[in-house]
Amino acid sequence: MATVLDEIIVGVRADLEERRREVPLQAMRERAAVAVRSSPARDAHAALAGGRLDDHGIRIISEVKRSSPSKGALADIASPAELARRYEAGGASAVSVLTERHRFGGSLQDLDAVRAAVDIPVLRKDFTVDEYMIHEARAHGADLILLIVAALDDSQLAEYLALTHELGMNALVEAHTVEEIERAVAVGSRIVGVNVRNLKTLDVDPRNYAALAPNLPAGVVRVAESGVQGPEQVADYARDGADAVLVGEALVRHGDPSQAIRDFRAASLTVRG
Ligand SMILES: O=C(O)c1ccccc1NCC(=O)[C@H](O)[C@H](O)COP(=O)(O)O
Repeated sequence: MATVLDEIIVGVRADLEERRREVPLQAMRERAAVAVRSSPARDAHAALAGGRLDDHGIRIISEVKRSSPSKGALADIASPAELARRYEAGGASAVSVLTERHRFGGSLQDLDAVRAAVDIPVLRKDFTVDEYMIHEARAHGADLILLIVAALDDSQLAEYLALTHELGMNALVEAHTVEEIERAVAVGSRIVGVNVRNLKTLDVDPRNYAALAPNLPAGVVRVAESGVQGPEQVADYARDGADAVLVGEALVRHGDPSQAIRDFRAASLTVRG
């Protein structure tokens, strides 16, 4: 039976074919090359490993998330740029922008607007299933892209990661099981996310991070993804050794996202000073 992830990927591929008809691969490669020269990628690895923050608090990747397969509409985001500026003002280390349209209501226009609005690195959060999307991400200013291990075979994973690095970007390589972490590490991933949301069933269990984190080797930036409802989960992820946490719903639904980020970081400092 097709899973939610399978269904999302069918839509992603259909949209991709449309865009590829408008701008063929070679033209998109050239656009990415221009972006590499004129506006190099910001160093997301450094930002998530430490960056401009001078404490040991957890780094926050704050997400622009309009809707989701699990919850439907989440927030009416009139200006992704303004939301991203609030994230940055609160101390976020990076902004994640969902660009998938059918299930998340996102777009490449959201990515453009956010990249122009902030100085911190920007993640193009989409379901990367083709080389084209990596050139396209760079052409639209992305500093970081998402590679979901469950959606790729080993040779795709290695090839897409190498291309990402060639274009000066970083990849958040997302795993959900021990085996997926091992596959991520085997291809040389430098930033590995453990998504506590199972993308096949949509179940969310923040305890999965503690269960899987011991399999993340020293030297990779460890990201806990999903399931944050408030400071308690952020403190738990920090206690379990996460360098960074990716937060969507709790921030887009919060009346004061800058303050929410400050509260999350403060909670992480209570458990690791
Ligand atoms: O959010 C979903 O329902 C979802 C369903 C299927 C695939 C991906 C999905 N979300 C992408 C994400 O992983 C989250 O947007 C991100 O980690 C933030 O999660 P949260 O803080 O729980 O909104």
